[in-house]
Amino acid sequence: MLHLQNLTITLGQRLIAQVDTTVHGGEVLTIMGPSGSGKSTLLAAITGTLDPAFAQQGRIILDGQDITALPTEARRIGILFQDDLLFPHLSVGQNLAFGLPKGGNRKERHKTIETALRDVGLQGFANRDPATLSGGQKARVALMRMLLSQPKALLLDEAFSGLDADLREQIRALVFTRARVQNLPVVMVTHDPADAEAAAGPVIHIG
Ligand SMILES: Nc1ncnc2c1ncn2[C@@H]1O[C@H](COP(=O)(O)OP(=O)(O)OP(=O)(O)O)[C@@H](O)[C@H]1O
Repeated sequence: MLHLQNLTITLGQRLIAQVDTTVHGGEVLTIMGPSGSGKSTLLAAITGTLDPAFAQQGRIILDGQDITALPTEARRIGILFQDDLLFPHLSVGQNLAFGLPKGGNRKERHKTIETALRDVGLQGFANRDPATLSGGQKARVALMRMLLSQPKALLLDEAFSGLDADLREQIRALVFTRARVQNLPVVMVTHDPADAEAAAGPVIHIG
């Protein structure tokens, strides 16, 4: 469960964003608002990557832990962006290995990667060069790389915008299903009302 407790972001005297809400595991909170209204800034506050030009108040509680002051890497929050880039000089399998927590036995890591690929219909893709993948295949690898890092919450920043309509629907359904199965709270920033409709959760309009 992700609790945004009166989370308020300001820039000088200007109020950029303010939310006070709880997102339950498997639930998708949609954030909509015009360009420049502070949606990405709000996500940055949640991941701990807020530009120091902004000031932040309020608390972020994830699974009962106050993570407001924790550094990004300790927050256990996964984020997917539009056109999430895979490392071009690494194979698909090496890209996925990047998501895995460090350490562990090599064989186990290999098996985890194979399972992740199979889960999204990409069995046998481990040695492929990312440049040879379609947009939908890249999106699935980026999603699995993020999930392998075992996040406790998932943020989506226009994550489906670069995909055409059919693919968008497919990847969106995959992300929401994985979030439900893993009981992850999701915060989704989007301009597309169809994303909000598919999320079937609460919607906050900012700006
Ligand atoms: N580093 C910064 N320093 C000062 N102002 C900034 C900085 N980053 C963003 N802003 C301003 O903060 C406001 C919110 O920007 P933000 O990127 O969060 O909007 P957004 O809702 O995500 O927009 P879009 O839908 O276009 O992505 C904007 O007015 C922007 O110009």
